[in-house]
Amino acid sequence: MIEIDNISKRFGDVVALDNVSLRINDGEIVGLLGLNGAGKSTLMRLLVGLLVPSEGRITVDGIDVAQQPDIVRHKLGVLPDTAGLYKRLTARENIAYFARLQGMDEPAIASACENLIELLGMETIAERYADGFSLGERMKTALARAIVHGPDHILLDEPTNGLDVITTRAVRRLLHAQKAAGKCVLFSSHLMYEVENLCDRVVVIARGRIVADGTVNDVVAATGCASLEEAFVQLSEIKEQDNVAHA
Ligand SMILES: Nc1ncnc2c1ncn2[C@@H]1O[C@H](COP(=O)(O)OP(=O)(O)OP(=O)(O)O)[C@@H](O)[C@H]1O
Repeated sequence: MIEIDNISKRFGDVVALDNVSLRINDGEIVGLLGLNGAGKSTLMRLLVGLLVPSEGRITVDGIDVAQQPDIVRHKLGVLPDTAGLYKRLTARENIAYFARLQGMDEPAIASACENLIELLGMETIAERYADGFSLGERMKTALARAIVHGPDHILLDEPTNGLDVITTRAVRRLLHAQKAAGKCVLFSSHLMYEVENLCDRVVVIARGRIVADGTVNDVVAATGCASLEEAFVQLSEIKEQDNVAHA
């Protein structure tokens, strides 16, 4: 379980997150929606201990991220928003390299690489150098790399961004398998249909605050809108107006 308790993060005068609390249960897929600059990536970076909160506490399976970041990092599979690959390594070597960093032995690495290459349909790029990979090829390799060590929970910043329909479906299958295995899955997205297709719960963040948290149906019904997209726009706009009103 991932628990975020009263987290705030400020960068100088910029309040990126303002008293955010959120719990992600095991076996649950949660989608994080927010306009550009809403605070999604900041929350992801805090979860993996890359940033230190100004206030509040985050725990993963009861372990405090600020106190034991290395243990928490090992528990998490993370697809960051900017996922750089080693261009002089093949896709398979990129995945295996990360597995080695996670302390896996060679037979386990070979088998995990093979499984992920098949699952994500990477057979044609597995032995190619990453230099020159298309966006989708990079994303697939980065995703495989993120979960090669069989992490307890998965955090993904816009995982289907730039992927074609076949690969998107493969990613969905992969995330459902993680959920079925009892893991927390948190992903951020700008794609409403992706959130509707995948998530048990949607969390809308606007100007660093959570403005909605529930099933897609609950969030849409609470706003009286006809679709998640309309609900999302309304929730984000209300928050914008609030900020102007209080300015
Ligand atoms: N290192 C930093 N220094 C200063 N401001 C920052 C820093 N990181 C984030 N911010 C600010 O915090 C706010 C939230 O940014 P964040 O990257 O979390 O948004 P986001 O929801 O991920 O946006 P996007 O959808 O555009 O990726 C923005 O106003 C951003 O400019």
